[in-house]
Amino acid sequence: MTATIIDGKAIAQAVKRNLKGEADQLKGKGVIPSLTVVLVGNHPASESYVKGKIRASEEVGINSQLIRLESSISERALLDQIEQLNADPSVHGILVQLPLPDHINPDRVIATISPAKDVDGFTPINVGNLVIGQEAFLPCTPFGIMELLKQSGTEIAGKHAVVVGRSNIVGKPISLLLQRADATVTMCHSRTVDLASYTRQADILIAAVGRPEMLTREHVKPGAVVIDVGVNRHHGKLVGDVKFDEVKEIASAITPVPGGVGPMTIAMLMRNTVEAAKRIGK
Ligand SMILES: Nc1nc2c(c(=O)[nH]1)N[C@@H](CN(C=O)c1ccc(C(=O)N[C@@H](CCC(=O)O)C(=O)O)cc1)CN2
Repeated sequence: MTATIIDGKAIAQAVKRNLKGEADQLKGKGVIPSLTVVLVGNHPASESYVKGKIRASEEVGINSQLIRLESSISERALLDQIEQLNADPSVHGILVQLPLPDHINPDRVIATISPAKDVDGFTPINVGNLVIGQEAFLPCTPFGIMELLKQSGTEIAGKHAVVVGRSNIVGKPISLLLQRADATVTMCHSRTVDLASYTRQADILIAAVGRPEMLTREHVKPGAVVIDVGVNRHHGKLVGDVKFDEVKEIASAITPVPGGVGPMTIAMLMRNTVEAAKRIGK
């Protein structure tokens, strides 16, 4: 069996096209969706992700601004900047690009963002609402994975999903979303003993461990749907957490890296920003 390749780039484009229509409708009502991205320092990968977010905003018709701050900025000054953005009625969405320099506590920074403008879905209020099944901004990568599963026609209810990785921004929230969609979910991580014995049971396998090509064909049940969240630079090449060339031979569907989950992260940020503009409506 050769897997269907789930084209995240094409699905992300379709999401953005639809959002452009929604943004145009909002404009007709005098509301121009707006996003502020805060970038601290000049981490090269972050520079590129932030550029992608600004470019996507232009495509959708979202007003975006990028606030660049020196890596030496104090935590207090960064919190003050966020409080100003919280109070600015013309700003609908705020995100602080991660990672932050070591001297800044990311949890304190995230908790300072107004939950109503938290288009990354990272604040404790939005995370708590996700846990208890209330309305929340969903974190963009897990939100994007759910959209990829939907658009690829993957049935979730009653399936066994195995998530490898337990980060706050991917592993934990995607486990909750899959559970909410009636999957039976197993969470594995870097300390799981005999990882393959779990992953081989997966109908849906989510690889979000951040280790280049760690999951090989031995980890995958034939016919599984494999979602690769990894973006690793390895021997000068961009690779995922899954050994794509061998796993594609046995999976029923698989996301590539690049061009799978990554573009969806940005598309769903656009979705959250348009939603924030609808709710705040100014
Ligand atoms: N505030 C946030 N910080 C970070 C997040 C986040 O969701 N919010 N996620 C990641 C980085 N990220 C978005 O910020 C992100 C990562 C990867 C991609 C992407 O499109 N990847 C491409 C490959 C890009 C490349 O060539 O390097 C792909 O997979 O096709 C988009 C966004 C951590 N920080």
